[in-house]
Amino acid sequence: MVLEKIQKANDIKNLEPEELEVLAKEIRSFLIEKISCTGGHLASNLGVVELTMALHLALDFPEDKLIWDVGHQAYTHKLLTGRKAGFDDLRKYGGMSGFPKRKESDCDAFDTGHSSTSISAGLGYVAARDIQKQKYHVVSVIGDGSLTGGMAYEALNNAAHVKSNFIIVLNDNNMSISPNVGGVSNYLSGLRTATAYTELKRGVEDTLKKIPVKGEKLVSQIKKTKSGLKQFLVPGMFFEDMGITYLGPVDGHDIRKLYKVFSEAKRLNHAVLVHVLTKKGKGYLPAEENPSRFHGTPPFVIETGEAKQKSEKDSYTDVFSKVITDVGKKDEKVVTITAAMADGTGLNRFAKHFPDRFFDVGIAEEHALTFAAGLAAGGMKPVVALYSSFLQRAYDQAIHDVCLQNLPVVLAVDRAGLVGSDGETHQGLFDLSFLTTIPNMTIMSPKNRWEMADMVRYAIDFQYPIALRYPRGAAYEGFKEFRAPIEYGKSEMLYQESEIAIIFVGHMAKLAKDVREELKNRGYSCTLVNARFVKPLDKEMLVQLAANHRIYVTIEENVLSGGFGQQVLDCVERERLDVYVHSFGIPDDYVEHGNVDVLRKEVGLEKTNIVEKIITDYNIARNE
Ligand SMILES: Cc1ncc(C[n+]2csc(CCOP(=O)(O)OP(=O)(O)O)c2C)c(N)n1
Ligand SMILES: CC(=O)[C@@H](O)[C@H](O)COP(=O)(O)O
Ligand SMILES: [Mg+2]
Repeated sequence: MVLEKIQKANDIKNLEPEELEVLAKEIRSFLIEKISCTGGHLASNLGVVELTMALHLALDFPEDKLIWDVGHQAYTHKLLTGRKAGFDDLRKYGGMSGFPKRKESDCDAFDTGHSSTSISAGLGYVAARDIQKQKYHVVSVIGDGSLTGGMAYEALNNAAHVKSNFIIVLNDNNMSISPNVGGVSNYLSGLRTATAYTELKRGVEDTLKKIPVKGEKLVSQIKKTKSGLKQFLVPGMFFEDMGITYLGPVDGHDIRKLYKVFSEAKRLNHAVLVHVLTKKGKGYLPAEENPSRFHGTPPFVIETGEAKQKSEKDSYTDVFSKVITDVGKKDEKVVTITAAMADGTGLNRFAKHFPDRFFDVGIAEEHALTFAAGLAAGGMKPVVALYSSFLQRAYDQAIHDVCLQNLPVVLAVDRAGLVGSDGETHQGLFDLSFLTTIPNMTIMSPKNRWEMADMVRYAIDFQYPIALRYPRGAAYEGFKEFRAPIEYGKSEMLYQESEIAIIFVGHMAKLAKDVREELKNRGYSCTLVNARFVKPLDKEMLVQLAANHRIYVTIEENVLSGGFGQQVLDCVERERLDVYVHSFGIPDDYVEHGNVDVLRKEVGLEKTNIVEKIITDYNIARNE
């Protein structure tokens, strides 16, 4: 096994040329076998095996800095830097991350997870290198999907002024999670068909330079012209005109060609973009045929590609998908927007029924919100479905374009709460805090699948900005008997008793129910309230309960800082209520990857911990 010879970074350089093809095959087999057991990002990683190997042949680690955009495609990089053993615990709690992590290896130059950051980070390294007069190469690898993210253009704009070597590798597989969209994708399609750079440009230049006397001058004139001829000579004008040398397109599965073009790129003293063509899912037929299905995959049967476990229950996303499509049938004003996550957010169903009222704007969350605000201003009812952690980058648009104008935009905030395997960058733990700060914003969270459906319908009929936050995974099916009509700003009383009042947010319903049952078993009286609205807070309920309760317990899957519990505490203080508040949520830290139940236990969102703390607090409160 050639792969056995790769024990640490740079070992690949000791292989014989004929061993490289064997290594590529072995890496693919290894990734398919391991990810079939653990789950993970398979298709993207299968597509960059040769690209990663060529980068490792051309660069020296850890001296050279290699930054992976999103970072979901860095498994081969991890394999080639001595982390083969980590794949048995890939994305498991305490195991290897599915993304680059500086704390994991000095060959991981920058932590990534959210799209379109790699060129900015690379530029930062370039500036640091040059100021400190250090000598190392900086390479940012960005996918065609990530190149639809606006931040990438902010960085490209900046890269144009660089007067030292900086290599941007565009990994173009013509796929985001779904097929790539928009003008960038169209432009790249044109480039993909351009004759490969190394043959075309040099061939034409050499020919022209043979023209006696005028040849050299002619070539330099052509390079200065804007004419189509330059396009013929130098594809990639979009980049070239910005001052970034374009090299490509290059076959992203030909290690020799890749190594050659990277070696050429390393010699330039400015920014250079190497356009690499790859196939997402290469080497595993089910992934080649359906790269979207194998972008992020649960454990699967290798022979068939079938998922090993299928969830019987609907997820909150499934409920959203069905209800928004049903609403779309009845209300032609309803339009939906995704930022390259049609499948993940469940908008794919709406898209099939109403293609003219569905918009995939690419990985462009900031644009998605302001685009929605424009749609609302124009008389439509836009629903923007974004993952909580990706919504973070559209905070200003939520304020400046949606809420300041009080426009009827619905934010379907999916993956709100712990998501598990994707770790720190993807946990949706801040949305309650940052959305609560925004005047004119309303925030709801459903306790179960039926309230999810009711809240989607309520949000559509709401005439102002409103956010509905819900988690990844199966929708809770408890509390079916409680289905009071939704009343603006009002919580839902489930069990009214005295002394202790548990007030939970959204999918913490199950945990709150278990805590209450344990308290009841131990002889405590305990009220249970479904908050329903995080903003506005149901002040009336809080004031009323203070008459015969000593302690309020809040439970939310959001950071405590600025969360629901803090709002309740503020209200108790402001209204001078004689009540002790104990808030349970996410502490002031980031939560790593792992199984969600394990993570909840780690952060204290589990029954025993909460019960014990409540009893302690209650006894203190009673004796005061
Ligand atoms: C800000 C942000 N939005 C959305 C995502 C979800 N996401 C992860 S990978 C991906 C597609 C990336 O496509 P591309 O860059 O072409 O990489 P490929 O998977 O094709 O290699 C998306 C949308 C994300 N990670 N970050
Ligand atoms: C890498 C990335 O950002 C996405 O692929 C993300 O992992 C999708 O998450 P879900 O699996 O929750 O849809
Ligand atoms: Mg792609």
